Amino acid sequence: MEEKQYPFILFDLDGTLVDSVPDLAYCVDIAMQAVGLPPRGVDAVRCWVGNGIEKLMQRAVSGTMDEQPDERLFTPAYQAFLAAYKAHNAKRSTVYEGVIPALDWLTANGYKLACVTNKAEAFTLPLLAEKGLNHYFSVVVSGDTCAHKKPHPDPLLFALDKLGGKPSQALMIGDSKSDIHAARAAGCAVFALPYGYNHGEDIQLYYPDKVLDSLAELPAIVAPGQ
Ligand SMILES: O=C(O)COP(=O)(O)O
Ligand SMILES: [Mg+2]
Repeated sequence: MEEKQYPFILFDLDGTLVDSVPDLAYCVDIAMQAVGLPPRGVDAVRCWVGNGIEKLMQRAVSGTMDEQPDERLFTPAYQAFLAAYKAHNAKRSTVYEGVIPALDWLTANGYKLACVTNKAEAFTLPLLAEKGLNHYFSVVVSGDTCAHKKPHPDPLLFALDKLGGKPSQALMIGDSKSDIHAARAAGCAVFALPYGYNHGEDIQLYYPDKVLDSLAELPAIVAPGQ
């Protein structure tokens, strides 16, 4: 039997496996209301998500991508968000089409899978469990597992170390430039999905090795002999 090119596959979570913006936006708007700011809505949150929950809330409170928020508003807004997201972590979020068949096929064919997300662990683990995705992953690396988040390579290298694989044997699959930069810095191949959250930019601009329309395409691409 031919060898697998990528026996180790690392999956991003938000915007790759799960469309989580409906819950995130709902909770951002609860937090905005708590501190007397206007609701931000789904479209703004879609642009802001991807660098962890603290960064999302800095963006929501400042109403901008990069400006620092007013600290007096940020702290209570962040607390309100944490409480809301604990209760509304998965209800409105959905698993993208093609995800389950791809994960079923990969696990049935002996691939070792990790989830590497910038979402904090307190929200990652319940979301994976709620969506029936947790059993696919031997390792889950969240935004607060390592000292650095993606685009730093450490979370990917940490996941590979736990899986027992090398970067040259690994494929990262994500939706944002952070996933692509982290994979390049770690020395892994990287495929991207165009349907997720890349701060409003086309993911092609960051030159992933491949762009897939859906994870349903993955088995045919990674199967040995392809
Ligand atoms: O920024 C987040 O909270 C999560 O983002 P990720 O799962 O796409 O890494
Ligand atoms: Mg993502």
